[in-house]
Amino acid sequence: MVNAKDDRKFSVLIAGGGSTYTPGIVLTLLNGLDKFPLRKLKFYDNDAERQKKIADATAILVKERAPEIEFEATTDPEEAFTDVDFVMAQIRVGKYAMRSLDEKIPLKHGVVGQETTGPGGIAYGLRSIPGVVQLVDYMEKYSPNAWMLNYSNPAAIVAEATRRLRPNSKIINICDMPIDIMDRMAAILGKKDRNDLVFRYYGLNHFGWWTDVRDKQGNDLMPQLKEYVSKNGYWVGGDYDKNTEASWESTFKKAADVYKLDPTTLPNTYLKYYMYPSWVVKHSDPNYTRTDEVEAHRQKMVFGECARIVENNTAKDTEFKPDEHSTYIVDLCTAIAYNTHQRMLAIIPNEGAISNIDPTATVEVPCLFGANGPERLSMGKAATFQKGMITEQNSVEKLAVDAWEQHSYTKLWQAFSLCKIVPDAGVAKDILDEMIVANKEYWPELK
Ligand SMILES: NC(=O)c1ccc[n+]([C@@H]2O[C@H](COP(=O)([O-])OP(=O)(O)OC[C@H]3O[C@@H](n4cnc5c(N)ncnc54)[C@H](O)[C@@H]3O)[C@@H](O)[C@H]2O)c1
Ligand SMILES: O=P(O)(O)OC[C@H]1O[C@H](O[C@H]2[C@H](O)[C@@H](O)[C@@H](O)O[C@@H]2CO)[C@H](O)[C@@H](O)[C@@H]1O
Ligand SMILES: [Mn+2]
Repeated sequence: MVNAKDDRKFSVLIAGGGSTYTPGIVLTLLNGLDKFPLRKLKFYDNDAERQKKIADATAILVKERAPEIEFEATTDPEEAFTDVDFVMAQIRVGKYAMRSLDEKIPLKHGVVGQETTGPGGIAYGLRSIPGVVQLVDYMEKYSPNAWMLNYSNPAAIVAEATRRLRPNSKIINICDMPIDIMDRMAAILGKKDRNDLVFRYYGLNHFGWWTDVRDKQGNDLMPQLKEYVSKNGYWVGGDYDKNTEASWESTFKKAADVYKLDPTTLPNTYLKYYMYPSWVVKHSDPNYTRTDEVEAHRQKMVFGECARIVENNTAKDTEFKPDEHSTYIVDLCTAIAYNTHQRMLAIIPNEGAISNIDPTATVEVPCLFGANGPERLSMGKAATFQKGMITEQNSVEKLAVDAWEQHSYTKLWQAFSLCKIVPDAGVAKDILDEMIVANKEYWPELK
């Protein structure tokens, strides 16, 4: 037990109940009731039909494993957000249909097509801003003391938007990519998991670097990791990677080349899109992108497994299990609930954490997590290479939010053009004009 004398039980809302990641979180919550006890679990989504498929299976899981927990799924914001301690947000505004266009439109123009990177990421950002701000407003209206841990992507743009639009809100934007990589580092080093490592890391979301990794005794583990990563990237192989899909395998392996560009640090895997965009485009199929792969694998598995649970009316033999995504968000809630001051990453306003970067940039750095939320740790100065990269990419993210706020075509064109992976302003304009048509239902009308 985290705190045997404390008899609090928490009420958790998963916003984006229909997400493919929801069953993993449910499993993690149910497995960890001794550390983070629950009294209520609720789902909220604006697609009742999609959410119901996950909710029907969850109702069986909860009934079998912890019938004392009250469970409900709803599309009504008041019902969802009332009497909640933690909101775990993971919505995808526009769903996979729009993600597919974010990937395929840039690729038609020979540019990287990716969920959170380049034009695709910016397009997704402009859809996510109002969706996530609406969740924050519901939380503040119906449960003003609650915390929101937000995974909804693109987290960098969402974090910049919430910093500006809801500066006092209790939303903490987070990402599971460095978490997954740190579990990989632990496996490479023969340690149990990421919690055996003490690290220094800085950058933007999906755009950062480790500068130090040590064990709990303070021994420097960077030399051993660098030696491994220079050859294999973050690919562990064997049993560890037996379920890893082909595109992720390629990404984890490509980290070897990304590392070589700056052997003083260890990189986030997403930097491959910025360092090797031509290679990425060459290895992409414009007619079969990551969305197609997700629909064929993860989405099919998740909804198939939910249907199987419902059909058998039992989840005793379920394939669902905790993963980095689910354990991280539950660990964060636990650290806040019990004021543990555990050192974990978050995407937050810089305010000096990286001393030579704009204080208003939203950066990803380690923080101590307690009852007041994240307390940022100082990571010192960014080196020249990182400072240049961060400054450019952060300007792209700021311009995207400017464009959304001001309904400005020019600002959005600037964001696309400044982006490192777009070759010139002409290509940027061609992609933008196509994206405006595709996102008509979601974006403000640009002037
Ligand atoms: N930050 C991270 O590191 C990280 C990691 C994994 C996933 N994600 C993000 O989590 C989200 C979910 O991913 P997924 O692949 O499971 O997507 P998904 O499409 O399976 O689930 C998203 C759900 O959100 C719902 N939704 C969309 N707009 C909504 C709105 N305005 N209000 C309420 N519900 C809404 C959809 O109906 C859907 O059920 C995405 O934003 C994804 O990018 C982030
Ligand atoms: O292409 P997807 O939908 O599979 O993943 C996109 C997300 O990728 C990252 O999360 C990864 C995680 O890091 C990886 O190791 C594995 O556990 O799967 C996760 C999700 O697939 C990234 O951090 C997210 O922001 C992306 O949404
Ligand atoms: Mn992420």
